[in-house]
Amino acid sequence: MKELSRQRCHGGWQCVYSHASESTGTEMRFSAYLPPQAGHAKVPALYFLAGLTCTEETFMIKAGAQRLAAELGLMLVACDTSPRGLDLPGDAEHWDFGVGAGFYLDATEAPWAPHYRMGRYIGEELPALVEAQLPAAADRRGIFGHSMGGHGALVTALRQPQRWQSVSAFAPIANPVAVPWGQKAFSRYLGADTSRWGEWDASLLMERRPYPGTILVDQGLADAFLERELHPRALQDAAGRSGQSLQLRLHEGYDHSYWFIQSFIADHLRHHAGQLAA
Ligand SMILES: N[C@@H](CCC(=O)N[C@@H](CSC=O)C(=O)NCC(=O)O)C(=O)O
Repeated sequence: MKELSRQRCHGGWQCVYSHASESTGTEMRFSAYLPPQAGHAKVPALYFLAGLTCTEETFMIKAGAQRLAAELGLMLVACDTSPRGLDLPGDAEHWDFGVGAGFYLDATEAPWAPHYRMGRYIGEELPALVEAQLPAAADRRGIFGHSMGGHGALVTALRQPQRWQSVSAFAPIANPVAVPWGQKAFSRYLGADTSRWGEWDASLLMERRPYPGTILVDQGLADAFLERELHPRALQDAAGRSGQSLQLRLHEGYDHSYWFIQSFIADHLRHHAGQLAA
């Protein structure tokens, strides 16, 4: 792992790293905020998965999370949204598929399958690397995200609840099998057999196997993607059927942007800190 930058921030360090990824077969970048407490002890790590078109920088620059993370002693880790630099046919034609749109799943179809393995990357490889190279506690991991990344966070925790002690989401794509963004991505990454898509759909997973803890989800009611792509009601229905403890909060006037995330980031950090406390 190479350290690309390191800058002082709220008594800790804002860093960017790159490494050769086994999951994607490419060089991947991630950013990490190391709170002051990480100077002398292992701290809980909270992973953020960003949305379509974002990079490992977006959350760290726009969410305004570092000040409170420093107070709470939380490490923040933000990865990229797909492999880059492969130049696969069709990987850069659409902003909602391919580069910047890896959907945090493991593709099964050519030409995506050997590289678009963001499920394995975020589920296994990145935490193992972070815990080996940075002062992150291996038994206190949280995950959250926005939109495509909110979907990724929910799916990652629902698929492997024993590995994630806390989870939350901002405006997640709650039921990707039922909406255009999800159908476009899943049909290409996972193939035409829709019976295989459910393993990567947060609402379908939650209905079958609830996560053993409360999940916090915030959604803006002025979000332009709400009706067509996000469907938080599907998550609420799934939680009702499975007994999942879900705190779904709907906010008048808030849209899909990082202004919305910045407005509620403190609640998410406190939610995670509470569940990740040693
Ligand atoms: N088409 C636009 C918009 C892309 C966009 O809105 N991306 C969202 C995530 S959408 C779901 O995953 C985002 O977080 N954008 C970054 C931001 O800073 O707001 C485009 O091409 O930009």
